[in-house]
Amino acid sequence: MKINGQHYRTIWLAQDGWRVVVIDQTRLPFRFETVALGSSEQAADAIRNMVVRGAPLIGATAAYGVALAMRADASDTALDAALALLGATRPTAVNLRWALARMRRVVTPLAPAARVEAAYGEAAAICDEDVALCRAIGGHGLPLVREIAARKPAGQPVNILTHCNAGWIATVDWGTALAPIYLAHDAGIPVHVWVDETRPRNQGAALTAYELGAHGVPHTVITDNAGGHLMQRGQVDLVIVGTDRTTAAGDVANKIGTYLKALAAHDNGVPFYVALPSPTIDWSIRDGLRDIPIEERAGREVTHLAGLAEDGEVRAVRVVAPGSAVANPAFDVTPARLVTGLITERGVCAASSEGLAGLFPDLACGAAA
Ligand SMILES: CSC[C@H]1O[C@H](OP(=O)(O)O)[C@H](O)[C@@H]1O
Repeated sequence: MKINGQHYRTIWLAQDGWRVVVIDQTRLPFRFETVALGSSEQAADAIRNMVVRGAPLIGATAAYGVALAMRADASDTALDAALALLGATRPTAVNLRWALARMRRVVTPLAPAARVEAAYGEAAAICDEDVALCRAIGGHGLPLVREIAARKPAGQPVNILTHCNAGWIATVDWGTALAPIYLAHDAGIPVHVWVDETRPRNQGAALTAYELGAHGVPHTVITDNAGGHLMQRGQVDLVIVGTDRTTAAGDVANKIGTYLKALAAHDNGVPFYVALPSPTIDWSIRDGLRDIPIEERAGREVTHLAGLAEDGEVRAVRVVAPGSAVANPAFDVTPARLVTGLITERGVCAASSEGLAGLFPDLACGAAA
C-alpha cells in the first residue's frame, strides 16, 4: 500500500539483487526505517524480534531466509540448518511452517549450483501469491461491508472493529482483515474502524492506526477493553480480524484478546468474521485449543511500553510495579462456534470442516479426520 503517496510492499530485494529489505515494524509509527537482511540468521532475528510480523509476512521472510542461506552455502547441511533456525523463531503462525515446507520441497531435489536461483524464485513467488490472495480476500469481503452499508441511513458509516494488525503491514500487501475495508473505502462506501490498541505490543495503536491513517480511512483507536461496551450500544456493525493459524474445523488462533471480542460479538449479535489466505489454514489439526501452540513472549513486553517521548525520542517506560510477576501469552484460540464466517481468497464460508472443504476440496483432502 502507499506511504506518503509512494507504493510499498513490506518486503523486497535490495538494489544488489540478493539482500532482502523489510520495513522495521518496531520503529513504526514514529519512524519509517528499513532493514536489509543479508543472512538467514538476520532473517530469523527479524522474525523473532518482530521487526517483521504477521503470519503471511513471517512466511515470506522465512522463505527469503532460506534463499539467503543458500547463497551463503547451498549444501544439504546448510539447508537443514536454515530450515531449523527459521522454523524455531515463532510457533503459532502456520504460514512459517508452510513456507519452509514449500522451500524445502523446491530446493532439496536440486543440485547445490541450482539452489540459489530456485530459492530466490520461490520466495518471490510466495510474495507475489500473497499479494494476489490478500487482494482476493478483499474482493470477497467487500460485499459483507456493502450489505451492511445498504441497511444503514445514507452517509452513516459501517462501523467495523478490528483487533491487532491484519493489514498490509502484516502481509506482503493489501492485508487480510483490512483488505475489505480498503476496498470499501476506495469504492466510496462510508466506513469507520474501531482499532483495538492491542496490548502488549500495541500493533493496533501503532500499526493499524498508522496504515489506515496513511490511506485516509476514518478510524478511532480504543482500549482493548472498550470493544464489548461499544457492541452493547450498537456501535459496532461488524468485526473482522486476521488469524495466525486456523484449523481444518474452523478454530481460529489470533492475537491475544481476539477470543474476548468474539464472546462479546456473540453476546450482542455482531457478525464476527475472520479473514485469511489458505496458507494460514492448518489442515493437519481440528481442535485449536488442544493443538495450536501458543507463543509465550518476554515479560518485558508487558512490563514496559515503548512510545514517543516529549523530546521526540522513542523510549520504553516501565508500566508494571517492580517485582511483580507477568505472563505474556501472545495468542488465543476462538472456537469455530463463535465465528460467523471465514473470508478467504476463494470466497466466504462457514467456520467448519464442511465450509472449508467446500472452498478448498483440493487442500482438505488430506485434512485431519
Ligand atoms: C494477517 S496475519 C496478522 C496476525 O498476526 C498478528 O500477530 P503478530 O503481530 O504477533 O505477528 C496478529 O495475530 C494478527 O491478527
